[in-house]
Amino acid sequence: MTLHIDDLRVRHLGECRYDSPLSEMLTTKQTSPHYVAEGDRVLLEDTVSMLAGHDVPPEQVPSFEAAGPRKKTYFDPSSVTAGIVTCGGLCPGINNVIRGLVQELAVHYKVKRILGFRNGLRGLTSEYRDDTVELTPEHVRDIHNAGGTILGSSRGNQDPDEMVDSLVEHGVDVLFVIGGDGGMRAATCLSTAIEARGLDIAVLGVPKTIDNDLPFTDQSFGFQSAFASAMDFISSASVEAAASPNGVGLVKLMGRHSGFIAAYAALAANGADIVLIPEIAFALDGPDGLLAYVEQHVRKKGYVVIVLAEGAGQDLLEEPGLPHRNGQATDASGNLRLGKIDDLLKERITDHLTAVGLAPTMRYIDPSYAIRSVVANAYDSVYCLRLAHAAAHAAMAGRTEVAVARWRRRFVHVPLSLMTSRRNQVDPDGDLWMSVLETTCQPAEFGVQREGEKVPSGFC
Ligand SMILES: Nc1ncnc2c1ncn2[C@@H]1O[C@H](COP(=O)(O)OP(=O)(O)O)[C@@H](O)[C@H]1O
Ligand SMILES: O=P(O)(O)OC[C@H]1O[C@](O)(COP(=O)(O)O)[C@@H](O)[C@@H]1O
Ligand SMILES: [Mg+2]
Repeated sequence: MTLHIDDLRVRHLGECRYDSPLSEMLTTKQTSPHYVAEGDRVLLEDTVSMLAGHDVPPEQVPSFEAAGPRKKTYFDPSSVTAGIVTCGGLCPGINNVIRGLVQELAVHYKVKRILGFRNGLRGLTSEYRDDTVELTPEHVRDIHNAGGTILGSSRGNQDPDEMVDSLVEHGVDVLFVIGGDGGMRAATCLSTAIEARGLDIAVLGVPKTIDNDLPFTDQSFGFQSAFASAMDFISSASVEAAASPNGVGLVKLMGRHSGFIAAYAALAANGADIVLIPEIAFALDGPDGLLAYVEQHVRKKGYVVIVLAEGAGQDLLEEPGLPHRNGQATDASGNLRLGKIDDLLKERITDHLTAVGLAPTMRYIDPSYAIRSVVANAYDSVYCLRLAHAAAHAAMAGRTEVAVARWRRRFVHVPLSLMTSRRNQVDPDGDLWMSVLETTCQPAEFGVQREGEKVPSGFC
């Protein structure tokens, strides 16, 4: 999809007329390698050849509005009521974002009131809208020391108009939605309903997901803490497998449609022999299939370590009658429920190795929620705080229907329409997957040929 600069334009509620309390800090600021001045823009693409592909003047090359404080604000801060809601699956750092928002809004902008809606978007429905919590700097002082979200979260669909009624009832001027792809879609629906009613409410997204599947952000917050935690489970599986006769260490990690956690955790642990992700299909049988490769590994090395993203190999479960199949059921938010690829692999690997006289010792680990409930690490803590600052500035400047993100190390405003326009996935032709192949030495694919290509039989 080719993007035009207009696709990257951000909606403004109106002219900024109030002096920002941060304006003094900005008087001498200019764009430098370490700062993007107000009005300057951050390029979408970053190679010479990609830039050369645009036959337009520099100001028309696709670029994002830079995030950061403005000299003037749209809202009069002293009259602002802000709302915060956290939705979807947990992710390390959510509390850090809440804390950063509250501190920035209360301490610098001195906003009138900050309300937390509880238990996700459900907290904005008529039934629960009065169950809010008043957020103050004192209240959030220590919340970054805990994982999860102090506001609670949920999945499930809500009526946008009913949610807008809640915002109106509480007099909310700016709403911060900390959520994943679902949350960003919900924020878009809310913003559309707000606009349809001619209301003056800004909706800001702070993209949250351990899957790192949201586009136009270098990495989502909490992802690094989550894969660091996953790394420890891979190391445990390696130790167990290496110490067992014909050991098979199998670690299943979260990652519905994107294999970033599996790829990064495997690179970090640097002990995996095979990484399986949703983006790359694999065959089990045949001379180039996964089972033959596992056998080869166990014969040569005595054990094998496999990192499996939960969304990998879903096509293998499509055969009717397979017990591991989960049908096409969805969760309350409409996310597809995945089939149990881990069960299929355990069974087929055990059967295969047993049949060739290498009866395995299966060491299976499913860390599941353990990797996403951890406290944010130091890097994510800084990242969350800076995203929160950027979101607060964007809101006060009257930006709406927009998410804050870090793009090529600069903080930018990304229209929600773009945030929900595609899914970020591991590119089989990109350098991340190349690093995985270099590290594991696994073949580029297991028995599944791309059109016109010969599948290489192994890397090392
Ligand atoms: N397509 C959609 N349109 C409107 N709201 C949505 C949509 N998908 C999800 N939501 C809402 O967003 C919330 C969070 O979505 P979910 O998929 O559970 O988590 P995440 O935001 O982490 O992806 C849910 O409460 C759901 O109601
Ligand atoms: O919390 P649930 O409903 O069990 O969902 C688990 C899923 O949530 C995730 O952690 C991602 O969730 P989000 O889309 O909410 O960020 C996936 O990795 C995992 O498949
Ligand atoms: Mg999601």
